[in-house]
Amino acid sequence: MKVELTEVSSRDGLQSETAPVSTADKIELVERCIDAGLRRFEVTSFVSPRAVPQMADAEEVLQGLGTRDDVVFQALVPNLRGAERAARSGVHEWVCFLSATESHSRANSNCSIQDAIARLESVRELAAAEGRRAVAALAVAFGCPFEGVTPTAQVLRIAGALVDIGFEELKLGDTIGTATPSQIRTVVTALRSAYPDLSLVLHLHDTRGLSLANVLAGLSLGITRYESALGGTGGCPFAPGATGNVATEDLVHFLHAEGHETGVDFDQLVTHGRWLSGVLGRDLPARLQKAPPIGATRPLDAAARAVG
Ligand SMILES: CC(C)(COP(=O)([O-])OP(=O)([O-])OC[C@H]1O[C@@H](n2cnc3c(N)ncnc32)[C@H](O)[C@@H]1OP(=O)([O-])[O-])[C@@H](O)C(=O)NCCC(=O)NCCSC(=O)C[C@@](C)(O)CC(=O)[O-]
Repeated sequence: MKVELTEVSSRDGLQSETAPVSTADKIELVERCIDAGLRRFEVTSFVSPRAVPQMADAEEVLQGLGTRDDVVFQALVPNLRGAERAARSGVHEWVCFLSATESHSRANSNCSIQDAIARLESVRELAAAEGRRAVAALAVAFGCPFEGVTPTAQVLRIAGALVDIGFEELKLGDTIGTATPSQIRTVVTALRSAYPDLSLVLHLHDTRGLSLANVLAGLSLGITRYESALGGTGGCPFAPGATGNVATEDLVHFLHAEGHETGVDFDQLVTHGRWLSGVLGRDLPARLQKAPPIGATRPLDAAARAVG
């Protein structure tokens, strides 16, 4: 099966980094991922620089990347102020995010869910007027750091409101990595049955080691679009305890091993993940940055075995 990946390392991957990452490094990160074959990116966020200082250079990053016909660049847009910035930047697609629980909505977007939906309706209208595609993203769609497991009925209610105001695509965020394969099946099946025309994307975090199991559940339901971050970087600054996205290296390795096509060169990805580790000055969670290639390790000889 052909699986489409959206690379989110320059946005979700970096947004919680406290030390500033240079604009040049952000641009190089995206360019390296393009070289490895990735074609869809959440590049940056047009959010308040006071809330997320790491995304303050959104305009400069997009300007440095320039316009490309072969790649889709997305940016997060929470409100009209962000929409005006996005319109000026020319970014291809606007990601209109909101939260599935009231507590996370207040923490992340400083408003109620209902107010967030109203904000996003105006953002979507401006996107349409600008000839840009707007897609929706729902944080804490499976579990919330403040409220526990997110009820499926709540996800359905919000998805319905988003469909009513014209969204055709919804990214489901497992922000704190609590989703399980059975919950993925329940939520996706319920959404499909209520809104058959709504296109679904899974945005998974690996906090509890279940992200690839959740991808497998998604694949079994025919979901072919996933989001990931090089190195397994990432985490929402407004969800205490949030950790990295499913690592692009681990996801691509898994998908190729299962016979799926991604268009991504795995070896290049590993090289670029190690480069990112150097930029951030630490080991990153991606397992496939450390695992040796299968068959490349020489067996221990007798002498080495004797000394243990
Ligand atoms: C949502 C807002 C903007 C509301 O922010 P607010 O404080 O309610 O907005 P406000 O209208 O009261 O404005 C307050 C100040 O922010 C400025 N401001 C206001 N908006 C903008 C903007 N767009 N761009 C630039 N500046 C902006 C505005 O100009 C003003 O500046 P001041 O006059 O005080 O100097 C704010 O709370 C915010 O930026 N929050 C950050 C949310 C965020 O980025 N979260 C992380 C991404 S979501 C995520 O990670 C989850 C996801 C999607 O990945 C899914 C998953 O992982 O599962």
